[in-house]
Amino acid sequence: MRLVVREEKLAASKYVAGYIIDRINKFAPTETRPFVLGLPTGSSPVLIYKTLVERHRAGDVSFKNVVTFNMDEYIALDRERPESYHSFMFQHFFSMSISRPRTLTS
Ligand SMILES: N[C@@H]1[C@@H](O)[C@H](O)[C@@H](COP(=O)(O)O)O[C@@H]1O
Repeated sequence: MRLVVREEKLAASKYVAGYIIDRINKFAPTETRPFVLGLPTGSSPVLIYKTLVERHRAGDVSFKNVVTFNMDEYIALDRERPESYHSFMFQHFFSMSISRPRTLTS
C-alpha cells in the first residue's frame, strides 16, 4: 500500500481524481472491455467527484466505456429516495457528466 499525503482536502481530492483519470485513460476502455470503477459515498469523496466532473467537462476523460458500481446501498430503500446511495451518485457525479458511466448496481 502507498500512502499519499496532501495538506488540503481539495489537493487530496485532485490527486485521487487525477489518479482515477490516468488509470482510465491508460486502460483505454472500449464497449467490450470497459473500465470498472467502485464508487464510495460519504462526504470524503464529494470533491473527488466534483473534480472528475470538471476534468471530464474539460475533455480530460470520457466515462463512455466506464462501468461503475456503488460500494454499498441501504437494503429495501427505494433508489429514488434522496437518502439512497443511488441518488447520491446521481447528484454528485452522473447528473453532471456528459458521457455517463454505465452502472452495475441499482
Ligand atoms: N456508505 C458510506 C460509508 O461506507 C462510509 O464509511 C461513510 C464515510 O463518510 P464520510 O466520508 O462522510 O466520513 O459514508 C457512507 O456512509
